[in-house]
Amino acid sequence: MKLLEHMGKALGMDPNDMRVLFEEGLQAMRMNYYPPCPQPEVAIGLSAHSDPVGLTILLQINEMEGLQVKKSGVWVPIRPLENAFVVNIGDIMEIVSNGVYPSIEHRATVNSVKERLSIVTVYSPRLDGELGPAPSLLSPQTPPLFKRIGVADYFKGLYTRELHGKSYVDYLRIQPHETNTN
Ligand SMILES: O=C(O)CCC(=O)C(=O)O
Ligand SMILES: [Fe+2]
Repeated sequence: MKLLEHMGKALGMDPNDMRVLFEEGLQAMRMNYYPPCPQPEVAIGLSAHSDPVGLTILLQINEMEGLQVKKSGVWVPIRPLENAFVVNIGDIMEIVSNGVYPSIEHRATVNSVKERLSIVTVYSPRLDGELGPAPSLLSPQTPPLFKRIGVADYFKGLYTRELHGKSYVDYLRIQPHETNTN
């Protein structure tokens, strides 16, 4: 929560806008195991996606490379550093910050040498909350770039879709021809 509060503060956001979503939010953990693969060039450990949450903190456990982030259209490997976490911005942070903190597209590759392990903890808003750009960031000069949606409906929508790059956050983006109903 502290991390989220500081990120909001850096944008001049009313601290309540972050608290109301995340204070009673959900924290989940998962562990990813990628066994060695005889043909790594034709396989993928985890296909390209952005995390559909607020923030992800990731630990690459056994010093095997595999995580890559997409930077300016190019896949960049993130070398594991001992005792260092990777913090990834998720789609919900992109929406709440009204696009100022864009979520990062990433994927995990596999290799033929050794298995790879990662532990991930994700921070999500409370399920009965409402997701949308933080009201304190909006003005006539900075109109909302994303639609408002209940958090539960957001996750329902997410799980009926295939994991595919940043397609879901793009789907929630207000298109130039759409009337703003907020
Ligand atoms: O294993 C990794 O490094 C990436 C895992 C990941 O992106 C995820 O669990 O969302
Ligand atoms: Fe991820």
